[in-house]
Amino acid sequence: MNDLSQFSRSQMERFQRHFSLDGFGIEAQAKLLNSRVVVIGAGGLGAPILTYLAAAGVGTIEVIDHDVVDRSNLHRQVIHSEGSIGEPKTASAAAVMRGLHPEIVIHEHREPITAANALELINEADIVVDGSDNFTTRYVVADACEIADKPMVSGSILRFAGQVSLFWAGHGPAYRDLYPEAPDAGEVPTCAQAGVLGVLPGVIGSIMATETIKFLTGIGETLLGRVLIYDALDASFREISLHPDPERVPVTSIGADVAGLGGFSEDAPAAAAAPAAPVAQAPAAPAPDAVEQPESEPAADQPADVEDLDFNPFTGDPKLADELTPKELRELIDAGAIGGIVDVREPWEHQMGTIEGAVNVPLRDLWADDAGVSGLEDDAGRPVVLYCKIGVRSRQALEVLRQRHPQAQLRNLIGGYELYRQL
Ligand SMILES: Nc1ncnc2c1ncn2[C@@H]1O[C@H](COP(=O)(O)OP(=O)(O)OP(=O)(O)O)[C@@H](O)[C@H]1O
Repeated sequence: MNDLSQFSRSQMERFQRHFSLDGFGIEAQAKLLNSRVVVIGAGGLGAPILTYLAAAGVGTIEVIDHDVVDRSNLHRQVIHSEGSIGEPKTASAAAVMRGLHPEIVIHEHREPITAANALELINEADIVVDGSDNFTTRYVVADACEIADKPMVSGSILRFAGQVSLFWAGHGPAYRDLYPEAPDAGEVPTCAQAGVLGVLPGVIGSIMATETIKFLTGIGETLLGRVLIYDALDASFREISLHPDPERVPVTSIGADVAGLGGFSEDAPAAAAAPAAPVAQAPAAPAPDAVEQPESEPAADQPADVEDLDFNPFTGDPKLADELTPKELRELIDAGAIGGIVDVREPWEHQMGTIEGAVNVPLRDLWADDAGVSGLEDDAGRPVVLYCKIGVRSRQALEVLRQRHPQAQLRNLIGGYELYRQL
């Protein structure tokens, strides 16, 4: 399809660099022009998503957001500006998008997407892009996409890190294959509570826009089946692969209807019920880590047998002499025979659930200073047990501490908290 006739004169000028881009050209540009994208949220992530999709030439954009622009939004929501404070975000964003591509068709929805309207709102979409900031919305959108067989680009950010992926049930993993259940309200801090580096949504939102364009035009390899994680502090990208969970009951077959989307009732508007920010949500079963975990930890394919374990089910490594099973740890705790328990995960992981009595000394802090690690000088020679999510970071912590405190009785919890909580 190399027909330029569908482009106006100004569009031919506007998209010149795409026309001349090898592997993109007129054909991909025409696909964009004939596409309809639903974007949820015109905030931090929505700003680059909407800006770049509009500028790239997506023909129709449906933007959903019930909020108005606040000055505190402006350090990251760069589609808005001082002059749009108090305006609906959809209107402020639409004005910028029209400035970038006057022939774009924009449908503004100045309302939250909820269980009650989600299926209708995404019905016509070629792809849905979720730039919202709360779990309620994420699960509503994810379930609606699964029911309606829509691909969904999802991103999340918190503090200095973010992650992004493409989900598409039936064609690859769905959102619930990564995060089966939403965490309880308050379990994960919001960006408002924990803060977020202003430029971070620019990075993650731009990748979300890129993935959307790739999906719509068919170029390249999308992130379907992969979660890309970016850590701004050490300027690293890493990815984890993700597969559909064969054990998961699809949303479509549990009879989820409009009222049941997201596991929330129809009268609980997503925004009003918003419990927390995105990023690091607690998977209900062993699953790839979310953002902010510094080292790569492979996901377990099968739930482990916690009672009788001579290997780490997540890494396949055999149990070492200085490692404890969750059961052995529990027995030591019950017998009062523990010198200290140290959780070397990130504070947000610690907040989402921890072993009773554990102190939190994140691995990255422990490298510099292990003063917070209690029990290293235990007179009775009781062990200090280290744990993380699945036992990889805590193994590193143990090696570091062993160098510095050769006399300490150090033990690593095999399978980490993921296994312990299955006891
Ligand atoms: N259910 C929903 N439907 C539509 N838009 C939503 C929904 N939930 C959240 N949003 C929007 O997603 C955007 C997320 O933006 P962002 O994460 O930057 O946070 P914010 O709410 O603007 O800022 P802050 O949390 O600092 O007040 C917001 O504009 C918010 O209104």
